[in-house]
Amino acid sequence: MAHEETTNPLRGIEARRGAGHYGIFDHGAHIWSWTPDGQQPVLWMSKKSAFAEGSPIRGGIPIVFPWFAMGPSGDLSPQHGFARLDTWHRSDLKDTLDADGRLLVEYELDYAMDHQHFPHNYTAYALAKFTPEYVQIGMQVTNNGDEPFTFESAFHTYLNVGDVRQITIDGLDGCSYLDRAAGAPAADGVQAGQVTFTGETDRIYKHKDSLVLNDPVLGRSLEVSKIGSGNTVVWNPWADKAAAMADFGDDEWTSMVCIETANVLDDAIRLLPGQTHTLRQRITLL
Ligand SMILES: O=P(O)(O)OC[C@H]1O[C@@H](O)[C@H](O)[C@@H](O)[C@@H]1O
Repeated sequence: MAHEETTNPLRGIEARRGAGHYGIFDHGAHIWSWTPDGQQPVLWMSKKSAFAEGSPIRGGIPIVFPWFAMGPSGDLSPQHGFARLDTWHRSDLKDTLDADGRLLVEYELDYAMDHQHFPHNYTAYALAKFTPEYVQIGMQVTNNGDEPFTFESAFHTYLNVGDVRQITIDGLDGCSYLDRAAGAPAADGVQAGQVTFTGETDRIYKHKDSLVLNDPVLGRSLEVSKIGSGNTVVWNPWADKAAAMADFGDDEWTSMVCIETANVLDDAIRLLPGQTHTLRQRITLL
């Protein structure tokens, strides 16, 4: 078994391992599939997603950079930054699939794709690591200029679940959060016990550690662990907002939840000249 280059629906790399599957697009350095052999897909992908240069992908692990949503002041576009809309440069690949089932793909965000709202001298690398046990994504941002700059970032991970109304999340008990679903201005809250889902959910938690998603319908639990992250965002649009999105099937909201490894708002990263920040997320089936 070896990896293959694919172009349909977008250019990237795919590999199959038994009934398992790995997939990443150069567009957005976007991991879109991780299915260990014998498992249901771990990452969720909408059947309505666009797969086109310049469009966001509704599923997998979009990389949000250099701002989250419309930015800290709410006046930046495109939503969630430009990194998920650009084609990244594939800079390295290590295939040891036959030996240990591992595939590493490294990308660099082309600095020439600078943006009027982020005119800084930087490099951004993304490193995707697929293994039979876990899938990992990392991003390293370095300030190569003479002035400090600040950025937001997130791995906007869409997870496949049996029924969002039956899942629970452990690990956020006692964490404060900003509730973006409550309307403007966002309300503050503190998590009491497990996270459960009974309606639209859009929360930015203060949270640096790992968490566990329990899925009684698919009969599995998975851990999301991370480094370099001060926030976890939990999102499900529920029925009405899903129906309002062109790239989201009307009934698909029951089968997904986003758990995002993030640094946003007060936890945005400030880099001095020469400094590097690493954000990393690993998803492991327990
Ligand atoms: O539709 P987009 O741009 O991919 O964003 C999806 C969601 O992303 C989440 O991270 C935000 O908290 C939500 O508010 C937003 O709706």
